[in-house]
Amino acid sequence: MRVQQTMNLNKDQAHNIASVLAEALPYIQRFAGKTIVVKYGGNAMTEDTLMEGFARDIVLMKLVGMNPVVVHGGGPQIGSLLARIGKESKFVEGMRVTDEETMDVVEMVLGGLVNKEIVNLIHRHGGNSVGLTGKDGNLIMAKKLKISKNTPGIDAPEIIDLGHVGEVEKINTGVIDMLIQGDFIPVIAPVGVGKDGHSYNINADLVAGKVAEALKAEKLMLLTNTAGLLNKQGDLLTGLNSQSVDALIADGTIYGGMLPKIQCALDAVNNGVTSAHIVDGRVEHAVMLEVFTDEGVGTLITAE
Ligand SMILES: Nc1ncnc2c1ncn2[C@@H]1O[C@H](COP(=O)(O)OP(=O)(O)O)[C@@H](O)[C@H]1O
Ligand SMILES: CC(=O)N[C@@H](CCC(=O)OP(=O)(O)O)C(=O)O
Repeated sequence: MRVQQTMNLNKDQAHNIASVLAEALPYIQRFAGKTIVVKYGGNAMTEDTLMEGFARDIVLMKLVGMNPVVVHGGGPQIGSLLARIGKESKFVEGMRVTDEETMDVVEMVLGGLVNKEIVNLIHRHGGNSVGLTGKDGNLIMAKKLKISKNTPGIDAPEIIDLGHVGEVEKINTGVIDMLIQGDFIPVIAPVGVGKDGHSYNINADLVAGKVAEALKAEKLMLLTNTAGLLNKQGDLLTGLNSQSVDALIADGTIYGGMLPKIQCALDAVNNGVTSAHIVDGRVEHAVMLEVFTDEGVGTLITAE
């Protein structure tokens, strides 16, 4: 026998906690058994508390019956290792120019350090996770990315050679399906493999979008380091589709790393994913707030 401690909450606090929990119920019911692809950007991995919160949110989603699939980035982490070996990072419209030496660093940092750190965190919070790069099970088949002046948002005179930068040719979902069936949370590093076995560095947003399409996911969530898509005055925009995005690219509101992000979100919703969300990864428990609450956070993108 033990004495029950009384809860040290006043009536209002108790009511607030109860209503937040009750608000989650319809979302748990709606998304049960559904796949939710979460892209975890390197800029949202900067603080330990944020990373812990992220891992807890993913574990909670799995526990209540959703199928979270994590695709991660690691741009800043690649940049700091490159700096340590005296190599400068160079980007063209949000894509890292990747020579052979840089490709080795990309593969080591993404597939080794960052991937295993996320897998480990999920385990520490009670989940079961397996980390993969696109080479495992030929998960991400890739080919060399060619960008030219005809690419939306690119103001280049000729075709630009980004080296070992790839684009997704095909996602082989077999290995992901197997992991989901085995109740594991897949954690995917955006390194693709060509038909000839060569490695390709692929922007993590683009991989997340293609993974979401291939899995016919319910939601694609892109965690980053801004409140969402902002206009030139810094206001948060939401409820976007192809037309509104085209105008924002043309007038320079969307540039740099936001270009691949918004492009892949649009592709995903135009190819069967119900909704895409650009979410502020600097907010603690951003994933949980987006999935389980009425307000959500960030920018919502849907098909027209
Ligand atoms: N319209 C916009 N709204 C918000 N951020 C934008 C916009 N256009 C460009 N950006 C830039 O895109 C960045 C996010 O992309 P990126 O740095 O690649 O993030 P991540 O590493 O999370 O993928 C923002 O930090 C901001 O500098
Ligand atoms: C081609 C290309 O740019 N690849 C990215 C892959 C990592 C990534 O996308 O990381 P974030 O999501 O943290 O930006 C890079 O080398 O930085």
